[in-house]
Amino acid sequence: MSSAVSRGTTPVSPARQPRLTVLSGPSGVGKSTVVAHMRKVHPEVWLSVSATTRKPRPGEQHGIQYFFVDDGEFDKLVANGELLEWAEFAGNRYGTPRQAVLDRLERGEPVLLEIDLQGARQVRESMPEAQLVFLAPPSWEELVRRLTGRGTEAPEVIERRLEAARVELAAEKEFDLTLVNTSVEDVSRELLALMLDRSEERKTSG
Ligand SMILES: Nc1ncnc2c1ncn2[C@@H]1O[C@H](COP(=O)(O)OP(=O)(O)OP(=O)(O)O)[C@@H](O)[C@H]1O
Ligand SMILES: Nc1nc2c(ncn2[C@@H]2O[C@H](COP(=O)(O)O)[C@@H](O)[C@H]2O)c(=O)[nH]1
Repeated sequence: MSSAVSRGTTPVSPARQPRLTVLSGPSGVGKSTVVAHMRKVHPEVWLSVSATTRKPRPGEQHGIQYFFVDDGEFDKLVANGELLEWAEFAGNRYGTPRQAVLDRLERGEPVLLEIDLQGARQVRESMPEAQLVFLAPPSWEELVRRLTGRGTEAPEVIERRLEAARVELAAEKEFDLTLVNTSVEDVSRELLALMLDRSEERKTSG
C-alpha cells in the first residue's frame, strides 16, 4: 500500500465501481496541484469546472480554472437549479454546474469534483453513491506554510481560510477515504486509481 493512504480509512469496495469522485480538503492542502498533476499525465480525466464569484488570480482564465461570474449571475444559476451543489467559502460563492456532470455520468465516464466540505456533504445527500476523498496535510504547520507560501491571498483571507480548515480537518471521518498529501505524484496516482476503481494500479504503479 502506498504511503499516500492515511490512517483510519475505509477502502472502497471494488464492486462499488464509483464513477463520481469528490476531492475535498482544507484550503492550501494541494487539491489543485494534485489534480493538475494527474491531468498532465492523464489529460482524458474530466474535472468539473465550477462557477465562482471569486475574482480570478493572476493567470486564471474564465472557463479553465473557473467560470468567473458576478453575484447576479450566481443568483440566477442557483434560482434556475443549474448547480448540483453550492456553498459560500471564505467570502465567495462556488458551485458545480449540474448538467455537465450528469451528461458524463450518463455516458459512464468518471467525474471528479474538487469542492469544499459543505459541497461534499450536499453531494453525499443527493448522490449517495459518490466516493468522497479527503486530502489531508502532513501537519497543521505544513498546511499553514503551503497556504501562506502560495502567495495568492491577503493575510486576512488566509486567516478565514485557516478557520475553515480547522472545521474541515475535524470532518475527515465523514469521508470514505483519506489521502495524505506528502507527495503530489503518489497522491495523484492514488486518486486516479480510486476514480477508475483500479485497485491493481494502486498496488503496482510507481
Ligand atoms: N505535496 C506537496 N508538497 C509541497 N507543496 C505542495 C504539495 N502539494 C501542493 N503544494 C503547494 O501548496 C500550495 C497550495 O496548493 P494548492 O493551491 O494546490 O492547494 P488547494 O488545496 O487547491 O487550495 P485551495 O483550496 O485554496 O484552492 C501550492 O503552492 C502548491 O505548490
Ligand atoms: N462547494 C464548492 N466548493 C468549491 C467549488 N469549487 C471550488 N470549491 C472550493 O472552494 C475553496 C476555495 O477555492 P479557491 O479556488 O478560491 O482557493 C476550495 O476548498 C475549493 O475546493 C464548488 O463548485 N463547490
